[in-house]
Amino acid sequence: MSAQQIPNLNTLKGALRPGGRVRGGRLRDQTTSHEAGEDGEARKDKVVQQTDGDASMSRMSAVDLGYLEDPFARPFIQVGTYVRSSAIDLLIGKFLATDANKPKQIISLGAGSDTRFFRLVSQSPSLPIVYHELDFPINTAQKVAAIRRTPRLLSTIQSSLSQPEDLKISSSGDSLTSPTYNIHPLDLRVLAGDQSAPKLPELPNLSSSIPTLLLSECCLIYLSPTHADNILQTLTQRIIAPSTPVSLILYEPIRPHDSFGKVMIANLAARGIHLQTLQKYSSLFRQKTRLKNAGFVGGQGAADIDFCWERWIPDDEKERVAGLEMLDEVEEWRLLAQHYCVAWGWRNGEGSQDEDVFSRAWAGMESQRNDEGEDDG
Ligand SMILES: C[S@@+](CC[C@H](N)C(=O)[O-])C[C@H]1O[C@@H](n2cnc3c(N)ncnc32)[C@H](O)[C@@H]1O
Repeated sequence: MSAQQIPNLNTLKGALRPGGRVRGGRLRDQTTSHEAGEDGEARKDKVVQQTDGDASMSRMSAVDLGYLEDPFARPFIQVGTYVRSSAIDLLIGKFLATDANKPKQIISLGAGSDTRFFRLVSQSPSLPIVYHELDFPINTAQKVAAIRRTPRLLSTIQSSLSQPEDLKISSSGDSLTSPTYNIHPLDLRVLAGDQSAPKLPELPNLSSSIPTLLLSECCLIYLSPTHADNILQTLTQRIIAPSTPVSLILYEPIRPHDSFGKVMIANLAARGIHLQTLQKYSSLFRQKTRLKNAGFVGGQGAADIDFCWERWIPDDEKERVAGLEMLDEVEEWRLLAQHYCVAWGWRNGEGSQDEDVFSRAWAGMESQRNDEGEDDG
């Protein structure tokens, strides 16, 4: 790979470089003395909630530099990175394009201020999609407020509705519902409770029977492995009917055991950020096994971001990105990119009309070989 083909991921580098600048001073600034009285759990939650600010800062810089076409990211303070967004967009695009006229559902866990719904709908307003975002109430309230004060965001949601008045915002301001786009204020750990408990939280407009894609972009990694696994079980067995085709796309760090991974963890720990599932799901192989064990038995794939750049991004797109800015330290970028992965898996629906929608959508997606020494099976 030539240096000219590398996108600028500088926004992430500082956080990962040994002895490098610790990004997100904002986090510290905001953790002021009034929080001194908060208990340890609340403090830890606050750090996790504020990771959304980091994600959106990365997204904004990718947009500002011209890598991503996402005018909707502007009203939020956040950013994602070019390759990660493109890789996930590719998987989602293939899902939406398969049986394109049939309804589909996306549930984004820990969506924060992500703007993917707005991008999708602005590209095709009549997309038959129901989109749900789940996050802590403190984050959903910020997002709903941003939508309220931004005509462009409001009108994009309305363009997806047959009746504009179907868009409703709760009096508490932390929830937004409509037949197409929904923001639900929810601590996901509520879904990790006793699997036989009769009561589940109310999630308006969520269908249990249409093909559903679950998305966790750096979200489940902040939960304990038991919580993360139980949440998936509740979603795929109780909230979505067991006969409905369901998939999961994960984007999260991997490979914590090499020297770069150790620095990455140490620097995040210095900011109070603990990636709780990283040890358990530390490799491409472990991520695929995780997906299989969680019931996504139709198929699984995984690739690190370096691989996605090399193999998934078309050459003309690489050239376009390379024209925007060069990365000064190619090897550092590659190392960084090798420590983030996209993993995907699905189950087919038994007897459902759309039974094999994910198998068809993702048949051609190139998965990466497992790390050396891992089981290739
Ligand atoms: C790093 S941000 C990622 C945001 C977004 N997915 C993106 O990629 O831009 C992690 C998000 O997960 C959310 N999150 C973490 N734990 C959560 C929980 N227990 N319940 C709800 N949301 C949670 C955080 O509040 C935050 O918005």
